[in-house]
Amino acid sequence: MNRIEVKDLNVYFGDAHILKDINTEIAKNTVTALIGPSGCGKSTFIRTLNRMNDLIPNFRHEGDVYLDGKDIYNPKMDVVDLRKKIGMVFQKPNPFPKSIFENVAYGLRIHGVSDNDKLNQRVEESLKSAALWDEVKDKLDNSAMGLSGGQQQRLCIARTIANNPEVILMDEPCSALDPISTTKIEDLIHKLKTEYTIIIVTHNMQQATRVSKYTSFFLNGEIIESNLTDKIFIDPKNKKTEDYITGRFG
Ligand SMILES: Nc1ncnc2c1ncn2[C@@H]1O[C@H](COP(=O)(O)OP(=O)(O)OP(=O)(O)O)[C@@H](O)[C@H]1O
Repeated sequence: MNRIEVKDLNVYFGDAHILKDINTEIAKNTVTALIGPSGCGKSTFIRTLNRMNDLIPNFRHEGDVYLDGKDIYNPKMDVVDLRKKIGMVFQKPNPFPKSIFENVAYGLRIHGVSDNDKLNQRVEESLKSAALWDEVKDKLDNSAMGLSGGQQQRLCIARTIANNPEVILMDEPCSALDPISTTKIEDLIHKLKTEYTIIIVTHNMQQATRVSKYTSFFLNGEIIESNLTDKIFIDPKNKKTEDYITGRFG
């Protein structure tokens, strides 16, 4: 079953044609990896899925993006609600300069949760889901800025989970992390995929093979090939995919 369907999507920033005729589907409760050389449009693509590009003044798109059959660019779509359903984790951990607790409670508060028991419960559940609870449960009032980079990234994942999303977009979530923190995030992705649809942009081919079921290869704003990750890496159909994964360019 597909959670996201993209039909004839073209994206422009001013005169620059950034994404070209993208047609793809993202399966529910699986991990899809997006690979491709720098500047080929991977971040722009995932930012199109939760309408983050709307914030860029010269952004324009053609085509359709459906979340569970609903057109997300329909003028009636509530964008705040959409971003709650499609959460995002960025390359560099970006906790708020607030306590660990308040970072996770933030989204709940802005969505109107004020009951303390409910807040405590959701913060604990989210930190547990993000595999961070044991490390922070005795210092929830400490500043999030005092956590390590890897812990901060898991906190950002907890902050996203607290909003009860359906999809989590991850834009190179491990690129600023050391190998041990990277392994923790990858383990977490394995755990989360049973409940969430995850799309991860990565430059690390091994990471794509470790975490994802499906992979799409982007080049110059186009999807060159999408398939099961094993197929993409063992038996790519397109010569350009083969050249990229074997390190001949990019
Ligand atoms: N706000 C913007 N205005 C104009 N052009 C932009 C804007 N943001 C990105 N671009 C351009 O869009 C293209 C795609 O960029 P994007 O960040 O999506 O690529 P990427 O594949 O994610 O790259 P990387 O792997 O380096 O993060 C690039 O040519 C970039 O310069």
